[in-house]
Amino acid sequence: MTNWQYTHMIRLGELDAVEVRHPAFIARVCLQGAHLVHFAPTGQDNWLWLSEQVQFLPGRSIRGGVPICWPWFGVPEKNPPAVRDQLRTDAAHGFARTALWSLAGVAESADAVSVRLALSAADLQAPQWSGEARAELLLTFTAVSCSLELVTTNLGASPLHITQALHTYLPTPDIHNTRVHGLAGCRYIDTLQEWQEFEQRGPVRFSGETDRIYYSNPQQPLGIYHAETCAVQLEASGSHSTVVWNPGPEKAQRLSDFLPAAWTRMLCVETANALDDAQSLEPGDSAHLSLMMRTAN
Ligand SMILES: O=P(O)(O)OC[C@H]1O[C@H](O)[C@H](O)[C@@H](O)[C@@H]1O
Repeated sequence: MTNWQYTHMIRLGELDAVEVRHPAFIARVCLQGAHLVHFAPTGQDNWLWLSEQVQFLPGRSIRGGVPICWPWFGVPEKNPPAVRDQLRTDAAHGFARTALWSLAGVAESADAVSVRLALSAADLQAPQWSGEARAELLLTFTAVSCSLELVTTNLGASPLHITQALHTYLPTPDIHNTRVHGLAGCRYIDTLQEWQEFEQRGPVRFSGETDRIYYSNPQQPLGIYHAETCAVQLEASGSHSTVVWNPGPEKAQRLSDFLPAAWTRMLCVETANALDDAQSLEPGDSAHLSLMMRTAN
């Protein structure tokens, strides 16, 4: 199984992780949470933001990278009734991000490496959730891109209802000069304004705490701009909702594993199925949620 040229296991703090050291790129994924914490083409910085205060501890969500929010996104009480009815907890963002996933496969070529991680049905006997499902995450790395595909299969005998997100943390030199392009004209729910609905005009800008769920169009890639330069493009599929989040200065003080000033250096743009975009799966059916990240040039 370990006869790979570029891929090997490492320890990050107290967690096991898969490291891919390819001549053209490097990537690191923790088995806990199937959590991608580092991706960079050779010579580049990490495309993902990782907190200066990150801790790699069993049972603790990692602050940064791409947490997998599954099989529900956000707080249960704000989920659609069909999702909420499956939950016996107040905890946000599901249990997949702190569960131990297993390494299900690695495929290497001269140009790309793919890593497949699985959360088995046995691991999913979670007392707080009544669903029966399998989750698989396929990560694919190349010299110019990084993609994640989360596949959920309903293993139960009745319909399964999920919300979910690839909760991507991105770095920025200065949040005040950061823009998210590609959401103009989209409706969004502003969770900081009593969950009322608004329509986005122009690019998304940040001046403090921001926590919104956009009804986005997967045909329209999102561009993360630092001043006039597009740093990275995000292409979604299987998703009609995007969460845009920055904690701002006050919430930053209360967040775990987060320096108070770090809110100026990061943002989250989360490829999601949230609110009305919840997914319902008949027995045996699968849902695919994907994110492709590339640099703009
Ligand atoms: O602190 P966490 O549980 O990781 O959540 C971090 C953030 O995740 C999402 O983006 C939510 O929209 C925010 O309301 C939440 O604060």
